[in-house]
Amino acid sequence: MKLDIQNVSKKYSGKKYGLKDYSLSIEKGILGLLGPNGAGKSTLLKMIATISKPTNGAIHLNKNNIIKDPNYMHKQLGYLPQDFGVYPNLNAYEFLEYMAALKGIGGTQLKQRIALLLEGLNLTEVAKKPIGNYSGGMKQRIGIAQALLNHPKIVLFDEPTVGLDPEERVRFRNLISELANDCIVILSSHIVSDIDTIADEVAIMKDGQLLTKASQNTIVDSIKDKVYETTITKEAISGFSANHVILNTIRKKENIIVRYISEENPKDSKLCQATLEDAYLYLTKR
Ligand SMILES: Nc1ncnc2c1ncn2[C@@H]1O[C@H](COP(=O)(O)OP(=O)(O)OP(=O)(O)O)[C@@H](O)[C@H]1O
Repeated sequence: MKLDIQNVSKKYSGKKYGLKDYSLSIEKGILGLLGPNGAGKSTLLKMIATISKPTNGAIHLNKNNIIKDPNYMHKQLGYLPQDFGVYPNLNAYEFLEYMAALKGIGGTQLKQRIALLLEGLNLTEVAKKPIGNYSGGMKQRIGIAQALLNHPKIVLFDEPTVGLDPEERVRFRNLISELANDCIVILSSHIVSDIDTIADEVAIMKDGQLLTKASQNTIVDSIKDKVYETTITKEAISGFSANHVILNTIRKKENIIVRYISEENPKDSKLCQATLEDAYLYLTKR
């Protein structure tokens, strides 16, 4: 499995770009797509899913041009869009049967597949109840299930953990780890902790551009001598933030503990163990 995105741009009306000259190559495994709101994550996933066409550039899956041949992608694709909608009067089982029909999936294995997905996503007990009565997290899990109906080889999840509680997040992570053995899985999020425990590689983007794509260790290593912590007075914070990239602040009674980036070894500060969150904030804030 290989997905190649070459110099892809998406220009919206006026001069607005959703993506600008974006290139990325992905082989099997889990890629975490991290970026602040408006970075272009959904724009990229929609083009990979062939729902939207690039203004420029090419996208190939296993050397097949999926802009010219979207069916090649459809056959292997599972996709959970950000704004996934459900039919409130159907129950989970009926909805998944309906989605399977739309995808052209049928046969004797379908019932078993639906039962397995409902079980894996902890929906078996509510499978006969109308989806309209489900919580946000339950609807999201139905969305995840429909994306996996056809045993996809490439799975795109746009902000999949929105609405999931901590226990559901763990279930989701386990499901994805099993799935990713021989697939490409792309998970988008603007929350580092949503992807840092499962992603083999991380792509960080901002303003429609790719800032970096590498393993988590490589990304963290790139700032390992730059993360410091110091304590300053409340009055000093605005002057301090004008001169430094601040990663985090903890307010105490009199003072503020500041975690920040420094290229040099500053006085009165302690070097800290860098994290993926630090690297993400550094790259997207500077
Ligand atoms: N249909 C559209 N018309 C015009 N501009 C758009 C359209 N869709 C997206 N954009 C703009 O393109 C940029 C990228 O948006 P996109 O939704 O891809 O970002 P995102 O990283 O997925 O963020 P979010 O998590 O907030 O959805 C944003 O500035 C957005 O306003």
